[in-house]
Amino acid sequence: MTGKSKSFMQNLMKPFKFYSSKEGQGEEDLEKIAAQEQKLFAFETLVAATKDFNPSNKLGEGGFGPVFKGKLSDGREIAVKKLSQSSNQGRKEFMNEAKLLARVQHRNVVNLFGYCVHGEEKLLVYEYVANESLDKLLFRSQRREELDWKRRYDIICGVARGLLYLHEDSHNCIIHRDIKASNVLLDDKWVPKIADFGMARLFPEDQTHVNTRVAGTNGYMAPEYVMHGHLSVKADVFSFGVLVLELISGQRNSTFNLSLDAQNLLDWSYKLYKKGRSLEIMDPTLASSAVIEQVAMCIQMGLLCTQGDPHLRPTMHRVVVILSKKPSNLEEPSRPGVPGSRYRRSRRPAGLSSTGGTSVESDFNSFDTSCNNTNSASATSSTSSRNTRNDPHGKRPMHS
Ligand SMILES: Nc1ncnc2c1ncn2[C@@H]1O[C@H](COP(=O)(O)OP(=O)(O)OP(=O)(O)O)[C@@H](O)[C@H]1O
Repeated sequence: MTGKSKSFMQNLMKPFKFYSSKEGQGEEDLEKIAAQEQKLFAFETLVAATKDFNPSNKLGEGGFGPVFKGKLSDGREIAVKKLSQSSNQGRKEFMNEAKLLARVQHRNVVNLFGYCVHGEEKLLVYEYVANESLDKLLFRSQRREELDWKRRYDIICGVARGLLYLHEDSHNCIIHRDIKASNVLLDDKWVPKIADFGMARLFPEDQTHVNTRVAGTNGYMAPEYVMHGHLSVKADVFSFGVLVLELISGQRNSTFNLSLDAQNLLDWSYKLYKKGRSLEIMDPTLASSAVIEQVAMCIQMGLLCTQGDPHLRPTMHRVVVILSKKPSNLEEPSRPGVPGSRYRRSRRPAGLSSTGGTSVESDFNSFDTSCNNTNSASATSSTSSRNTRNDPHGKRPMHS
């Protein structure tokens, strides 16, 4: 290895040490890396690129604050995420997202170009992903028909590969914790990019247990995570399974049509599957493009991913293998878990959605967690400190 590439690798690895050791130093470290790797953007550059954060350039608003479209002088299109001063999501999650993304590079994960600090303002600069987020296409727009079966299947495969990379192939195991349709961006060639790492957790190899708090989005959260705080890669597998069933049915799990005589999308899919009628969940707009054996296989796989028992869910590795083969015999899925059941039980009757897909963080915190594929976790303590009531986005900074 040359001296230059060695120092590049050392720089890439640095944040790991700070993430798991001293709080605060990580920020300084990230700035150094950003500067050395020319990832540090001058505020003026971003002002010019976004026409002074002109409202007409606003792409949307998430838990961090507004996101603006911009164009750099070299022609690159960017999306600038501006941490709003009043955001409860906070500095810590911002730093979390910046640090994680700074060393993650995969075709199916959104690319972070850089980072900017200007006084109190903090900004993240991403590649601009042209085709909006998946939820806007799938659930809200006239453009839904553009999502034919091939595109949906490619999205399922791409998200699966992105998640496999995060779980197994990146420098460390990263659990995203908030896989959902609005966190999948589609580029101009319909390639899916996993976005929004504010809630992701990094698990250094030498550290299998981390105390965490429950964060995620109702309708997507694995039951063992919501109920007991057991966090493992299988929580992402569960959310992925929900996403697969949403892509096939065109129905949002969190606002599921209760007249269909089922508690939620998973329950409905499972009941039909058991009767040998799983294809009835298929979005009617897929009728002309669907490859029936593939759809049936993906429904079964979605049900395997959302099984109540996390040990029975496949790993993302297995999911990618399943997707890369011709439809073959898969095992029988057992009953699905009830997503976000902790909220449902406490606030409304089972089966009704509580937030319509907005990310939440529960006051149920401090758990042992594991990045292994099995959950060996048990609760260590419980210190309730915050809830989501005052946060319009339902997100809270994490505490490690
Ligand atoms: N790199 C990007 N390219 C294009 N659009 C983007 C990009 N990043 C975010 N957006 C858009 O900006 C909006 C806000 O995104 P952001 O990730 O901040 O929040 P969110 O995922 O919508 O909500 P939440 O923070 O509650 O999960 C979204 O509508 C998304 O489509």
